Amino acid sequence: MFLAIDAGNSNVVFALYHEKDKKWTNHFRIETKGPKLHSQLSKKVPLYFLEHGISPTSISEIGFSSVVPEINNSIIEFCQNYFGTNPYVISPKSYPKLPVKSLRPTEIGSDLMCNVMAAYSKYQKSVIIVDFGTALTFTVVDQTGKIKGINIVPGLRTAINSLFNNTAKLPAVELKMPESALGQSTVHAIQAGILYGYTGLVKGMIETIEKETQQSYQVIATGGLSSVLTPLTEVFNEIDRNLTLEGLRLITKANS
Ligand SMILES: Nc1ncnc2c1ncn2[C@@H]1O[C@H](COP(=O)(O)OP(=O)(O)O)[C@@H](O)[C@H]1O
Ligand SMILES: CC(C)(COP(=O)(O)O)[C@@H](O)C(=O)NCCC(=O)O
Ligand SMILES: [K+]
Repeated sequence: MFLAIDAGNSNVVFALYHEKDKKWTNHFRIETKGPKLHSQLSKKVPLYFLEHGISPTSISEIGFSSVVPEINNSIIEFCQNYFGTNPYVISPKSYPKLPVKSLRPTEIGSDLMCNVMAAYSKYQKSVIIVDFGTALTFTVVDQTGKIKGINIVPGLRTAINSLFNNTAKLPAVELKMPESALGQSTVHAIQAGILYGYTGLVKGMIETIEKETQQSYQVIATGGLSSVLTPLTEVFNEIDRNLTLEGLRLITKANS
C-alpha cells in the first residue's frame, strides 16, 4: 500500500492508496502547529493504525508533501521509526520528470504542484483548481500542462479567525452558510459576510481569469473546506477531496 502524507498549514493528512482496487482509504488528520505534533506522531498515528488493523509493514512506499518546512524532519524521522521507510519528499527536483510545468518551481507550494499533476492527468484540459485550505488558492493550468498563474487569498477559517483575533467584540463563529445574506445578529452578520462574500470572491475570480485569458476552464475544487460554500456546486465541475493526495502519489511514482 502507498501512504500519502500531505502537510498543510492547518493539518497533516494521512491516507492510504490501494493499488489493486485504485482506491484511497483511511484518511486521517492531525494538527500541524503546536507542541502537540510530536506526541500526535508518536501516539495518535500508531494508535490509528493499530485500531484499524493496519500493519506498518504493509506500507510499501510513502510520498510526503509539505508546505511547512519546520515539521519535515519530525515527519521523516517518524516514518523511519514507525514504518522503517524513508518517505519520498516532493521538492523542485521532482518536477522535471512531470508532464506539468511551473515557471517558478522553487517558489510554488508542493501541494499546489500535486493538485496540478492530478488535475492535468485526469482532464488534460485547461483547468482552474480552487483549493480551500488555510489559504484559498486558484491555480490556472493550460491544456499543455503549463501553470499560467496562481492567486492566493486568506482561507475561510483564516478570515474568520483574523476577525476574531483583531477585534474586541466579534466572536469566533461556525463556518455555516446562513439562509439570508442580511445578518440579523453578530454571529449571523459574520457568517453572511464571510460565506456570501467568499462565494462572490470565488465566482468573481473565475470570471476574471476567464475574461483575461479569453477561454473557459474545467473548475475543480479541493481542500478541507471545499464543500462549505454550497452555492458554488454549480460553478465547480467537480469537488475532488483526494486531488492533492492523488497528485502526491503520481509525482512520487514518476520519480521512483
Ligand atoms: N472533513 C472536514 N470537514 C470539515 N472541516 C474540515 C474537514 N477536513 C478539514 N477541515 C478543516 O478545513 C480546514 C482546511 O483544511 P486543509 O485543506 O487540510 O488545510 P491545509 O492544507 O491548509 O492544512 C482546516 O481548518 C480543517 O480543520
Ligand atoms: C499557498 C499555500 C500557503 C497553501 O497552503 P495550505 O492552504 O494548503 O496550507 C502553500 O501552497 C504555499 O506555501 N505555497 C508557496 C507559495 C506559492 O505556492 O506560490
Ligand atoms: K493543502
